[in-house]
Amino acid sequence: MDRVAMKIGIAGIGAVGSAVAQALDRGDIPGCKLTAISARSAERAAEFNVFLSNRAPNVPLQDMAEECDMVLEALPPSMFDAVAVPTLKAGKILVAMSGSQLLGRDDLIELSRRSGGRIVIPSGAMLGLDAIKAAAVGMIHEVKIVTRKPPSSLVGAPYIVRSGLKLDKLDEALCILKGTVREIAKEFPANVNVAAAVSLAGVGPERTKMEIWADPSLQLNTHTVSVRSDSSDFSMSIQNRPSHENPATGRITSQSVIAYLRQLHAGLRIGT
Ligand SMILES: NC(=O)C1=CN([C@@H]2O[C@H](COP(=O)(O)OP(=O)(O)OC[C@H]3O[C@@H](n4cnc5c(N)ncnc54)[C@H](O)[C@@H]3O)[C@@H](O)[C@H]2O)C=CC1
Ligand SMILES: O=C([O-])CC(=O)C(=O)O
Repeated sequence: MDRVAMKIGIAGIGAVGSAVAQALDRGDIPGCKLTAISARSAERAAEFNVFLSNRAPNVPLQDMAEECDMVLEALPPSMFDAVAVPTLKAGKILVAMSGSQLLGRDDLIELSRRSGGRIVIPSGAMLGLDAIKAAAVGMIHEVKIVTRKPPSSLVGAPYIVRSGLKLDKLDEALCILKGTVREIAKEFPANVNVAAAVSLAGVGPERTKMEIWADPSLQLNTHTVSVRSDSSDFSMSIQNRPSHENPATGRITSQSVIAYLRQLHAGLRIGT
């Protein structure tokens, strides 16, 4: 039986948004269609539309929910609320890439509960969220994430700017900050999306330990997570190849969103 295609809006046409929009436009995601984009300017939208076979209208962030069933937030973290709040108020589905912006935001979870909307955080650049969620059904004793990045991926983070650390002068790996995900999120908002997802899947941002390292010997953003629980102990590591558009964002991030969207209408669903 033919289903009515789910209308998808893409807020932010950067590394993640452009790859997902192009996959939708190519028809690579059955059951979903690209209905709107929101770019930072009309010029950027026009430039991007040249690469699409069906032109996508450029809609202001606050109006996306009117046009769409689901909105992918793929914006700089500071713009998160501009699309998250109207989408959830309208009772639509928000797919949030800037997961760091959901820490401490019970108000948004409450808003989606009241409106019938939903917030989805895809796996993005992280692995193993399924195992962490399963472990959390029992008793998790400890979760720790160690993020190591080439110094260039950390430049511009609030902590680096304030402390005046000269990352380009590093000749060996340096642990920049150690604490909980909650503490580190404020200082590295664009580098803790994966840690935010790990914490929300498991024991929360106050109980999830984190270290963030700048390592000049690395080319790839690396995250290592270890979990001890009453059902299983596990550790896992991922090394993300940078995307062309934004070296701070791993290529796998947009692929994870495409995989999530493909699952929506699939007859077989793998993983929790
Ligand atoms: N959850 C995860 O695993 C991961 C999450 N991220 C996060 O996902 C988000 C998107 O990442 P990228 O695509 O790499 O970022 P990006 O910087 O490549 O793209 C963001 C886009 O939003 C546009 N933009 C800025 N202001 C806008 C406005 N007012 N209206 C419409 N568009 C606007 C920018 O021009 C840019 O094209 C970031 O917050 C990033 O930290 C990144 C990697 C992994
Ligand atoms: O590894 C990546 O691609 C991105 C990352 O650290 C994050 O957003 O938390």
